Amino acid sequence: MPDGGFCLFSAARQAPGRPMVCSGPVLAILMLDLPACRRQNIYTLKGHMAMEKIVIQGGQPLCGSIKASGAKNAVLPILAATLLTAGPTVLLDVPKLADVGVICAVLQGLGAHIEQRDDRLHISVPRLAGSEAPYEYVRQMRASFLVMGPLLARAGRARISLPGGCAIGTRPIDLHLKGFAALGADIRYGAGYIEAFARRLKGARIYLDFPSVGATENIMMAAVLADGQTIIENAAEEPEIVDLANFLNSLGARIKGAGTKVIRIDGVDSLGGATHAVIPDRIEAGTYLVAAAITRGNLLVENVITDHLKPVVAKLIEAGANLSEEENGLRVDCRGLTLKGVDIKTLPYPGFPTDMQAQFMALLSVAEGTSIITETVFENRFMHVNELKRMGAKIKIEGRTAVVQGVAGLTGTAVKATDLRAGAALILAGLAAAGETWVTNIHHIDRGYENLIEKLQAAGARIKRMT
Ligand SMILES: CC(=O)N[C@H]1[C@@H](OP(=O)(O)OP(=O)(O)OC[C@H]2O[C@@H](n3ccc(=O)[nH]c3=O)[C@H](O)[C@@H]2O)O[C@H](CO)[C@@H](O)[C@@H]1O
Ligand SMILES: C=C(OP(=O)(O)O)C(=O)O
Repeated sequence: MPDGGFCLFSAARQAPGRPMVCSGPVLAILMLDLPACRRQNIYTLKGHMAMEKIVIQGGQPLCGSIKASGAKNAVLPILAATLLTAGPTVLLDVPKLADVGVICAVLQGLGAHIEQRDDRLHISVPRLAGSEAPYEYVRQMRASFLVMGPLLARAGRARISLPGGCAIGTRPIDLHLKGFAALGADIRYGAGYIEAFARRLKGARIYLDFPSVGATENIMMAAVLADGQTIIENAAEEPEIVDLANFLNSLGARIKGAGTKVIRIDGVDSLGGATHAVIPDRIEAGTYLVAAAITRGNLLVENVITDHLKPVVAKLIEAGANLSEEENGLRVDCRGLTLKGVDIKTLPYPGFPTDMQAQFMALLSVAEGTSIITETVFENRFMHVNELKRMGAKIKIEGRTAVVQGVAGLTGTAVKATDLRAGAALILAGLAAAGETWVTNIHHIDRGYENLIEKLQAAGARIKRMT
């Protein structure tokens, strides 16, 4: 297996119903008793052994450079969209992440042929072999639900496990379903699954009560093969929506307005193949910018689209960090600086991203003065607060607001990642803390940060993964 721990295995190497055995610190995704078609190929990743943890000796300023990978939140819907066509499609800059492994397993169960070559995926789906995304996958990753739009559009039917809530909120899917119903799908619920049927979807005008990223993507994917025009109003404007629309248009779809509040989609009869490079991960890049700030380092974060990071950059500058744009990326230089508290309110793009809230809270915990952080996107995204408090942070929660009173420094201890960005925040806190920090439940972190340990080590951090 390559060192990155990202590979396809054939069913021949796995006894039915048992985890696959691999060399190195790897635990295979359990295949349970899924039908053989779903067992053919799976990804395995580092970081899933029950007792694995990340250990950090804090206090080392980050320096040098770190390159951001392709965006998780762009590649997941794009991978779901490959179901819309026989292909072939080639995706470049695909990050080696647990979530990518999960969606690939879902696609393979549905008939996709996927070949991985370094950070490229070659995908073709000559014919769909099913129309179901089972609970075993959806419970591991909510974004599996994004196959619903493509399946409805191409197969006329979809059976998807209900995703349920997660650590950051209840996360209903009503807006996705409202969109499918408006396009003419007949939707039924039963036994933990949603089923939808449509002979051919019909274009419609759909107003989203909230600019949901997932609903915008799912409806857009369903509408590309619908009969006539679909208009999505109050659509999400995130860069990942634009990347998905660009990918779909390169397959032959006719989408206009992605990245604005109104998206117009003229349905076509079929789509072809294309090669597409995934945009850089703005949240991963933002996490490293904050890592440099919290350690008072001097770091160049490469492979960024500066425009996508505007709210993050603005808040870092407001806190007193030095940021400059260079040919290869964004430099943050905080050597010898005292940073001050700032107020933050998470909002849909182009507002401050909820996926950066926890990391900023870690930074503001050690900034001078008081910061008010208001989380408006998810109702329960403060699970990191108690863990940060265990490291010495002074934070009070009042409803959807956290009041952070900056302290002179944090102290390392054992802490637990409760979700992906909570885990990232604890890593950042550990990089700045005095002494040793142990972060457990690191499978959450592996969902969204490619080669986190290696990247941070190369920038001077004393960090390692241990069992
Ligand atoms: C894989 C992916 O891209 N994940 C991102 C995506 O998640 P996701 O697409 O799930 O986020 P949404 O934008 O849909 O959710 C935003 C809010 O809308 C609510 N809602 C959503 C759908 C719905 O049908 N009904 C409803 O009420 C959610 O509960 C939440 O409170 O956008 C979020 C908001 O930027 C990010 O934090 C996630 O990292
Ligand atoms: C919340 C996130 O992802 P997901 O929507 O896949 O849970 C995230 O990336 O921070």
